[in-house]
Amino acid sequence: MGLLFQGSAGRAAALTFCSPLRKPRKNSRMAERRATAAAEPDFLQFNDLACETEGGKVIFATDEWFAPAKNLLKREPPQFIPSAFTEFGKWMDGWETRRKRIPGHDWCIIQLGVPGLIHGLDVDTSFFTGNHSPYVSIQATCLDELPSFTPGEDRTGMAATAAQIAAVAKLSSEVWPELVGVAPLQPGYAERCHNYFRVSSRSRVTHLRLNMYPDGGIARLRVFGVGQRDWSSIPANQDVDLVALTNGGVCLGYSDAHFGHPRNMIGRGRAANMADGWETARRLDRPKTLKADQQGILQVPGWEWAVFRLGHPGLIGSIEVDTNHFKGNFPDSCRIEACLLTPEEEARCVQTRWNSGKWEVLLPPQKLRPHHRHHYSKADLTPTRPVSHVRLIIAPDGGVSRLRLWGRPRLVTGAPANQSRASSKL
Ligand SMILES: NC(=O)NC(NC(N)=O)C(=O)[O-]
Repeated sequence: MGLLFQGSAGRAAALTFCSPLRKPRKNSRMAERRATAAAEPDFLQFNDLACETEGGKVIFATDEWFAPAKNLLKREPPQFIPSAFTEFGKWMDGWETRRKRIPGHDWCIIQLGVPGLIHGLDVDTSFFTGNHSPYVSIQATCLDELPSFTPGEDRTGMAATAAQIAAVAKLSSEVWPELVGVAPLQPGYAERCHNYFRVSSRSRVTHLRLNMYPDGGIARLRVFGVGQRDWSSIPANQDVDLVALTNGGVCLGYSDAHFGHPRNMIGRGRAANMADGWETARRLDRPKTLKADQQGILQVPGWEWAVFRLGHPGLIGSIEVDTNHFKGNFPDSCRIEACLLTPEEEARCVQTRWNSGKWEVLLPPQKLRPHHRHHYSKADLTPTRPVSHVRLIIAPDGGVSRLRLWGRPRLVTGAPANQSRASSKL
């Protein structure tokens, strides 16, 4: 499938997410999955900047009678439990307000876990049928900080007071620029629950205001984009994880993501479980009987790969490859390649499905262990110049939960898009 990516040259290039490195498999399940994926917008490949596991928070909501707004940012897909009721009504896995009997509409303010450029949104109404919010709009702004808000006294825990709403609205959230104008929402029946909105915020966003008109329920809000960090605050001699999602790292292509997307590998902290990592399907081209070389590395014809753009070009000094939770399905071996690309070169690589590029070995092939944090120091790495992109290659297939690339940011001419200093205006 293709993904539109806005390079710093201001040109849109189609990013591809299928393998250039192997023949297509005759696998009908995969074909089916690709057909479904083809109907999905390409921006779904970016990071979810509002996810609670990346630090996203709801800092204010006008009403949370039936279900709290923080559910909007849960990582896991929404659930429905027919028999679950609370003292306030039907238990719902999302944000659900009361049927409004006073003037106005409901809204909440979300602080992104990772400030950045937003490329698309999914307002997911899963299971809200008969009580979904009929219309939505989304505003965005870039603010250093918003004061924290305490829940309303009258809330019985669940609603802000009129005075609180007025106080928060006075912070000008009413006039924040609109990212999505008032738009109708589909109710949350299986195939129709995703309400996608393509946007192109050209500047950094820190906060969103989600408005529902006049009231109702929304299961999840996914905010797809690329983090933008202010690199001027990082001392030149400090090692940082250059590929971390929070530092602006982004996955730009991969060969297979049957059980888990490679972007999971650059998430915060250690993986919660196997679903919070990159996991491919078992390759069908593996020999019937496996043989290993002298280092114990299996000799297999095929491999899987994932390409990342770093949040900032830099010199990589140490690497962590974590197979946490992958016990019976860790890859036999991995290697890492790297290169320095201008945005124009990146766009070309994308067009050729990463079949081109000036890849150089950064980490030679390494035998991997199950459920283990592998650390590679400078002595294990091939010395390179500053790099902007890396390719993790696993053989023959399997799962990796985290990839950390520790290094020092370096300024290079013709640098990729997300190394620019954070802009404070929308
Ligand atoms: N059965 C319902 O879902 N009723 C109400 N919602 C909840 N959650 O109880 C409603 O109509 O808004």
